Amino acid sequence: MAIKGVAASREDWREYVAVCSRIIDAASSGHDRRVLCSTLAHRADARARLGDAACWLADCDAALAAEPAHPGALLSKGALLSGLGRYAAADEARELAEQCRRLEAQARSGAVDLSEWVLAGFAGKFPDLAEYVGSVEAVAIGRGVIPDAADSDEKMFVWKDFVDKVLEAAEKCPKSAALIYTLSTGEERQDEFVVPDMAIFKNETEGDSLSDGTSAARAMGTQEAVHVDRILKVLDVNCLTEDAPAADVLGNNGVVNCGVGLWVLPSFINHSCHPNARRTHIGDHAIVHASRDIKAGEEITFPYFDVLVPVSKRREASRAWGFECKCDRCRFEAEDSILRQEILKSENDLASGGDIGAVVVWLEEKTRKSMVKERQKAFLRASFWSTYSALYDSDKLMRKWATYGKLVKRHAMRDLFRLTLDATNKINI
Ligand SMILES: C[S@@+](CC[C@H](N)C(=O)[O-])C[C@H]1O[C@@H](n2cnc3c(N)ncnc32)[C@H](O)[C@@H]1O
Repeated sequence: MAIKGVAASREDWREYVAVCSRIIDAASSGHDRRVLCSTLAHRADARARLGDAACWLADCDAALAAEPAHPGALLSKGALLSGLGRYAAADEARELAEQCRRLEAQARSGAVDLSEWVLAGFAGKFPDLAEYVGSVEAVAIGRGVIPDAADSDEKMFVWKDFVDKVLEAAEKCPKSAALIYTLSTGEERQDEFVVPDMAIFKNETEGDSLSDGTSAARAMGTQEAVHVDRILKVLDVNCLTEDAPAADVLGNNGVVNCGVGLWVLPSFINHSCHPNARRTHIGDHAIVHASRDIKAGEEITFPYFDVLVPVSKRREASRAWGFECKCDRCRFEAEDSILRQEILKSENDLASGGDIGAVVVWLEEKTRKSMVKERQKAFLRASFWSTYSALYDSDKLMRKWATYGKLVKRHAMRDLFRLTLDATNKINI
């Protein structure tokens, strides 16, 4: 829509404004906020060129009313304010535009830079992130975690003589014991789970009365003898190992210093093979951060094990954890009998040394012809991700399967990316 590389006359810009106005009308009645905002920002620029400051400002404000962080509208408004000599307000608009761009790039790449905060010893304000930084709520969906408005203050125990430390902490501190007893031993039935009162995760609740869900656990915590067997089972189910690069980096003399710890609140987070969060360990901190947009009320899940493998391997891994994964991806891949056979055929072809290019092309043809939804195709490609990657990494194979190569790569990359998007996310990649 932009007039590029042409010396546009005032008449051209007027025409441009008229075109924008028609698009704006259509977008307003169609409730297409994205198109509405960007067209308002374009029309604002056109009006700037026509020297119509009042309408320019009106368009910027209308775009910002619909989307307060629209970078185009913020930049345009910054230019207008600067032209009017309102330099401080102009700087504010430009800085906000810059911050929005940075956060959007961060959200897309998933690259979170916490280095300054870490080097400052975790002091001060948590770094500005595109992702949700806030509290969560444990809920009764077989117990899991969703984003919430209440604050929480996490308790944790971390590595080195780990089990002894946890037992010692439980003996010395009834509240620590009570926190540990809120966690699953892996032996409960789903309907036996009690949803803990989030107040138990806050430090200042010492001495407060807790609601029914946690008072029982707390009462157990005030008993003199700790339930060693129970705590060991809790540790077995809930411990997290630090497999982040930091574990390697911080190891001494080349010894990998892989940590293990118990972070009570993250322990309520269930596994999914289509996760929406991941965790990073820095020092004693376990940071759970979103890997795609998470709606309020949507369950937070992270992968307990590698999910870029076929369903049979994932099933082995979840059984090793002591549960049968019931996530939507596993249900899809395990329940359709025809699909199951096709997955098995691909696995067998690979196991018997079949040409990985042929397997990828076969899978692509199957998914192309099948009636499965795009999201489910993404699930399948993710299951054979190492096969797809091996194909792309081999020049020889790429040449051999050149007709399919590019097409397959584009589809697979896009779908893998889509795997990290919400099912209803309309973002076009
Ligand atoms: C660390 S706990 C997670 C929180 C647990 N739901 C709770 O309420 O304490 C791990 C246990 O949660 C259950 N779980 C986690 N993810 C699951 C999934 N995708 N499917 C079925 N059960 C799951 C299993 O019982 C597993 O042993």
